[in-house]
Amino acid sequence: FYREMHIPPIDKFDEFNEGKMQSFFESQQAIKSLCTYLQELITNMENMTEIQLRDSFLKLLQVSLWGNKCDLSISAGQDNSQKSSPIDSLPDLQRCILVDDSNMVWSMLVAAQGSRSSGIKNARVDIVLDNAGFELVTDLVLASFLVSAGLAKQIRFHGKSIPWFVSDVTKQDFEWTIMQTVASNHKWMSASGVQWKHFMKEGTWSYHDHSFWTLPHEFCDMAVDAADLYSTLQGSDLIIFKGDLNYRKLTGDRKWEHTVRFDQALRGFQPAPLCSLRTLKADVQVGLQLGQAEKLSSQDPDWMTNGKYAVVQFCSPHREQ
Ligand SMILES: O=P(O)(O)OC[C@H]1O[C@](O)(CO)[C@@H](O)[C@@H]1O
Repeated sequence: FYREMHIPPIDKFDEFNEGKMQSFFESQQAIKSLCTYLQELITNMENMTEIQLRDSFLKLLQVSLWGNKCDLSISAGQDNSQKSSPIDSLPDLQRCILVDDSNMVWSMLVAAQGSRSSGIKNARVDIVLDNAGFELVTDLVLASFLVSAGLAKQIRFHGKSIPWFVSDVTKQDFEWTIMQTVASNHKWMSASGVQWKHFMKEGTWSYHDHSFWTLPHEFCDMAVDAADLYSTLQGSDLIIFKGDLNYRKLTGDRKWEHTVRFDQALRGFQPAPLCSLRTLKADVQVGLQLGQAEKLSSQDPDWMTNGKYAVVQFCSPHREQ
């Protein structure tokens, strides 16, 4: 239906625009505190030890993870914004992360820096975006940190080529969000926006879309159905997949046993090391410990769909799990 709507002359119309803008505006306080945190980090980065750098990375990865709570579908558009300080909320949320492979993601990034034969640190991170509004800002903040910390030389963002799934990011949302951040009258928010605009201009950051992301295919079909996209992703050092729908497509939306390994559920989709940052909104979940799902079901029967829980799941083609 969305595809049919997006034929000229109404192809510039975004039926979800108002909701996406609202999510951004209603989250202003959280965005300001996040940008302040980011700018403080950047200022102090030179004096940071590797452990401090890792801790900051883990925090921003978690902020981006929980940013996925703020989509328009789960709340029927009602409360999809972030009101409290995202960094302060993290300790309470920790126990809701059912699988946490963040340390592996960190190790991967550190290894990627030194792995190039030229000795030049030029790691590339790809972020497959999910929702606009607050979630997108958390992704931009994470990407900004990766570049400023020298953990990535290049970030490629992947969004949707047409408005999709209520609040999914399009090129228009991406550019609008950066512009709005630049235009903020909050010093650190605006400073962050100016930096992001600069990253885009110099090509450190780039935005890409591909029709595959709005087709119903599972990702294990990508190598055949979108060979160009698959081979582009093969050039990445780390691909971050945001959100529930991407998780469903990674795992093929099957009724897997919860203890099936994540790499097994990917069924050969391994273009590069990849990580899923997902809050649970649909009834598929793999990679859990024996008995973990049963315990959750008895404590909170809706654990798979109420958006309270999350996973950070990592898989590397070279890694034995
Ligand atoms: O924006 P996300 O995290 O991909 O979530 C979208 C999800 O929301 C739902 O529409 C239900 O809440 C799912 O069917 C879908 O997977």
